[in-house]
Amino acid sequence: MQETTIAILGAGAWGTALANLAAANGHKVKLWSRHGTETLEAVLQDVHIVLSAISMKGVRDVALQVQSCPLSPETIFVTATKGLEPQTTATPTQIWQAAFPNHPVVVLSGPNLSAEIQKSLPAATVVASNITTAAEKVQLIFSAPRFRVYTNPDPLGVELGGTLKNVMAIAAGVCDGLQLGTNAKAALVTRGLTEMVRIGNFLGAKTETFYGLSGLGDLLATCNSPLSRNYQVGYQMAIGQTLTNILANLPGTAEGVNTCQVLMQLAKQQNIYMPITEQVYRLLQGEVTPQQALDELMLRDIKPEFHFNLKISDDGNI
Ligand SMILES: NC(=O)C1=CN([C@@H]2O[C@H](COP(=O)(O)OP(=O)(O)OC[C@H]3O[C@@H](n4cnc5c(N)ncnc54)[C@H](OP(=O)(O)O)[C@@H]3O)[C@@H](O)[C@H]2O)C=CC1
Ligand SMILES: O=C(CO)COP(=O)(O)O
Repeated sequence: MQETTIAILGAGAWGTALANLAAANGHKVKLWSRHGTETLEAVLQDVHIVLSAISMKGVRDVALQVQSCPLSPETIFVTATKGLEPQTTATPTQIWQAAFPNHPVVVLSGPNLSAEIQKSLPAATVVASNITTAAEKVQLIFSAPRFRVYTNPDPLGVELGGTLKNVMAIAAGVCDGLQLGTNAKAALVTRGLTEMVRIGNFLGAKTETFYGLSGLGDLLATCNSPLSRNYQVGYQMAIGQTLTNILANLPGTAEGVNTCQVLMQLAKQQNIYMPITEQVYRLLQGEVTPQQALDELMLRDIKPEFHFNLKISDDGNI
């Protein structure tokens, strides 16, 4: 295909892996870091694609900086961040789209542990946008013999799958750290998916999207891999480390820590039942021990597996 010039914002683990994938496909890649020597304006000159792999805490700030740089009206934005903004609960796509209302925005999300992709191990991902042609363009740019890229028409669902599973990955790390066994892990991941669908539906995402690569796929990857930073947070808390200590030594960002706070705020405001998220939140806040969080989950009222009520009733049950 024709060479495309791509600016990748954020030279962390994921930005670097994506830069390598695009460069290996013969595209011109300009990787920007706030600590680098090149200005953002210079990096953005004559680019066709702007891909953000900035961690959530920096997205709005970087989007504002990009706004002051000249860009072609054809430029496509791609976001690979998995998080929610605390003040607004906005997703990264919502931030980029509000900053650039006339440009297509594409979400890239899937079971993509960057260390495996850097080793060229096979992986698949999803690109999703309201503008199908933009998603297809990004699909072509990143598709490779060891990186299979699917399109999807539900960008919100794709984005939320990657974001919500980070909280479940913390819980899965706790499960493994406490050596609770395979049955417990299967129950946790399955009920975690139910919880992701519940909040995702409330926010406007489609149920079926959560059963795809960006939902179930990413849930399986991060809940089962010590490479996941979110999993590591849970695992290390379960073996007695403090959160402060874990985060100080973690290589890179564990978005689930902040995402969990945003979700709890939303769950309380909107009365949405999120028992696993609530226990992860209480654990991260130091309100319960890992063992107490487990007991709280196991000792809840018994109930049918499936129900269609999203809200907590007056007596606290659903
Ligand atoms: N690593 C992975 O396997 C995957 C990660 N992701 C997601 O991608 C995002 C980035 O993850 P990852 O690369 O691993 O994280 P890292 O911590 O390795 O990198 C984060 C990047 O964001 C940059 N950044 C943070 N705040 C700002 C700011 N205010 N202004 C400018 N740059 C900023 C950092 O710059 P600096 O170095 O200068 O601080 C760094 O380049 C996360 O949302 C993560 O969930 C998605 C899929 C896979
Ligand atoms: O999102 C990821 C893999 O898809 C990376 O997971 P962590 O952020 O937990 O390392």
